[in-house]
Amino acid sequence: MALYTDEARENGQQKQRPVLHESKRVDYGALLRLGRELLQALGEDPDREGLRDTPRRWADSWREFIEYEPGVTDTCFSSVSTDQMVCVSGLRVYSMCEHHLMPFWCDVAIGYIAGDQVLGLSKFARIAHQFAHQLQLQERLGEQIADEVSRITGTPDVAVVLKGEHLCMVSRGIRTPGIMTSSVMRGVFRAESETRLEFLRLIGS
Ligand SMILES: Nc1nc2c(ncn2[C@@H]2O[C@H](COP(=O)(O)OP(=O)(O)OP(=O)(O)O)[C@@H](O)[C@H]2O)c(=O)[nH]1
Ligand SMILES: [Zn+2]
Repeated sequence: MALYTDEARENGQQKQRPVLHESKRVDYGALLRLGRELLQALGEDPDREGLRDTPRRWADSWREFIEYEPGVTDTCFSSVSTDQMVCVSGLRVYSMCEHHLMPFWCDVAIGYIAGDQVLGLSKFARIAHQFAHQLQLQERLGEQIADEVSRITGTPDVAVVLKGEHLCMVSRGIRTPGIMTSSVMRGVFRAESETRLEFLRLIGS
């Protein structure tokens, strides 16, 4: 994925939309068949009124989830002043637990120390959605967001905190509501407790 900077824009370069990777495509025909089989396995008649379109809706919702396109995630601008801590918080994303294939939501907070390039504000949410739209673990989601922000901005100083609620714990199994908090602290956020505390204060954690 090419870095799109304001310098590139001045030079008249076009934004390149990331191409959907082959592994992100679902087998839609197989999903339709499975949707029908799932209804049968549940003891239902897939041809009864009310269920007739359900395999199609189910296949559509998996396709929408897996084939999510984040759009351009790497627009950067020359920074007016370096060394600022930038935090973006309250980004609500929906993902799917890879153990139970049940949804979980996360409120994501991202911080980084800006170098000579700052990342466009909306790109943090695009990056968070990009990695949420796959079968996931909350801890891996945080690591992947941190990796991507670090790669695009070129800074090792990145922090990501996620607060999530997992339906697999709330609606089945132990059936207990609870919030899981996970955090990734890299660079100065790991090395300096003052910087870490400033970040946690700024995101209201
Ligand atoms: N650490 C972590 N655990 C998760 C996440 N999503 C689901 N889990 C847990 O994955 C575990 C799977 O445990 P198993 O014992 O294999 O499955 P199970 O019998 O369905 O377990 P219960 O959910 O306890 O009924 C459960 O404890 C889930 O709560 C996640 O994002 N991170
Ligand atoms: Zn689960």
